[in-house]
Amino acid sequence: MFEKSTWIRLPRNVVVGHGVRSEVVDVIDDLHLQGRPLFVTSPTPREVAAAPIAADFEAAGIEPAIVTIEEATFDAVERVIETAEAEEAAYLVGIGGGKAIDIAKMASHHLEMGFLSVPTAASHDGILSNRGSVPNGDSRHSVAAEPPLAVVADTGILADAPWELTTAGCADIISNYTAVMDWRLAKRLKDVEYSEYAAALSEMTAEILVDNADLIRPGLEESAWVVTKALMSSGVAMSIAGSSRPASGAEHLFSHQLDRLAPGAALHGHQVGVGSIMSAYLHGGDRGIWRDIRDALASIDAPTTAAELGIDDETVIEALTTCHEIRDRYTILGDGMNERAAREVATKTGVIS
Ligand SMILES: NC(=O)C1=CN([C@@H]2O[C@H](COP(=O)(O)OP(=O)(O)OC[C@H]3O[C@@H](n4cnc5c(N)ncnc54)[C@H](OP(=O)(O)O)[C@@H]3O)[C@@H](O)[C@H]2O)C=CC1
Ligand SMILES: O=C(CO)COP(=O)(O)O
Ligand SMILES: [Zn+2]
Repeated sequence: MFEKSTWIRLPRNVVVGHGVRSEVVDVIDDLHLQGRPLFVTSPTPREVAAAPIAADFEAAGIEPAIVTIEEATFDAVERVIETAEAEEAAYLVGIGGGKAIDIAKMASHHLEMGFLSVPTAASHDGILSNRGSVPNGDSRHSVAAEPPLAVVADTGILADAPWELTTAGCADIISNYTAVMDWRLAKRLKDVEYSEYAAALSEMTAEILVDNADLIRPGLEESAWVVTKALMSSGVAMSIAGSSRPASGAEHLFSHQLDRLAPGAALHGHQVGVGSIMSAYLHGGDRGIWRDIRDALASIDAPTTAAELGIDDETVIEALTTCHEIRDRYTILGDGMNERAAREVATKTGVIS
C-alpha cells in the first residue's frame, strides 16, 4: 500500500524588484491580514527600511509597533513574543538580515501568527525558508520554524547594503554544491530521507548563480536581483526537503563551529564558502571541484582563506576536527577528522598557509 505523504509550506506572495518596499501594504491587503503589525528589525535595517515602511503603513491608517533586536538570541525571541502580546499584534514583519528574519520566524512559530519577510541584505538563504536559526546552548544550526506568508525583497535596498553582505549570500548558495554531495552520500550510507527534486533545485540554483557571476558586481542593482532569486530558490529547496539538507552539509557544520570558536569574526555565508572549498576537496580529492568552488568564490570577492575570514589557522583546524559533533547530520566528515588530515586539507586547498 502507498503510504507516503508530504506537506510543503511556501509563501503565497513573493515580490522582488526595484522599489517594491512601498508594496508591503498592498501585500498585507492581498493576504487579507487585519489588525496591528509588529515590525521585528535590527538597528541598521530599522533606519534603511523599517522606518520608511512604517511611514507607508501610517499613511494607510495602520500604526505598526516596532521592536529592535541586537542579537539573535532566545532572549530576543522572548522579547518579541512579549511585545507582540503586549501590543496585541496580529502578525509580524521581519525586516533585516538573517538575524531579524530568523527572530521573527521563531517568534511567529511560537505565537502561531503569520509573518512577512522583508530582507535588507542578500546575505543568506533563510529569506524564504521554513528554517530558523538562533544559538541555543552549544548549537547554532537551524530548526523547523514558520515560513513567511510573503517575501518582499526590494532590490534597491539590497543593492545599497554593504557589498560583503551580497558576496556572503552568493557564497551561501555556492556551498549548495557540497551540501548536496553530503546529502547524496548520507542517502547512500545511512539511507537518510532524500528528495531528488530538492537536491536538483539546490544544485541548479548554484549553477545558475555561478553562470551569472559576471553580473554580480558592486553597485549593480541587477546583482541583488540575481542573488536574491538564488537565495529564494535555495529556500524553496529547503522547504521541499522539509530540512536544510539541500543547502547545509559539512561546510555549514564548519561554519557553525566557527561561530562558537570565533563569534562574530566573519559572516555566515563567507564561512560556509571557505568550508565548501575544503569539503569539495574531501569529496573529490585533487581532481574534484574544489578549485572551481574556490575560483567561483574569488570571482565574486568572497573570502577563500582563513586570513581573509579574519580567523587564525589553529581555529580552522579546531573547527574542522570537532564540527562533526555538533549535529546529528552525516557528512563527508564521517565520525570526525584527525588533526593531521585537517591540516592537510586546509593546507592543500590554501585555506591555511
Ligand atoms: N533560517 C535559515 O534558513 C538561515 C539562517 N541563517 C542565519 O542568518 C544569519 C546570517 O545572516 P546575516 O544577514 O549575515 O546576519 P545579520 O542579520 O546579523 O546581518 C549582518 C549585518 O548586516 C547588517 N545589515 C543588514 N541589512 C543591512 C543594510 N541594508 N545596510 C547595512 N547593513 C545591513 C546588520 O546590521 P545590524 O547589526 O544593525 O542589524 C548586521 O550587522 C546567521 O545567524 C545564520 O545562522 C543563514 C542561512 C539560512
Ligand atoms: O544556513 C543554512 C542553509 O544555508 C541553514 O542550515 P543549518 O540548518 O545548518 O543552519
Ligand atoms: Zn547557510
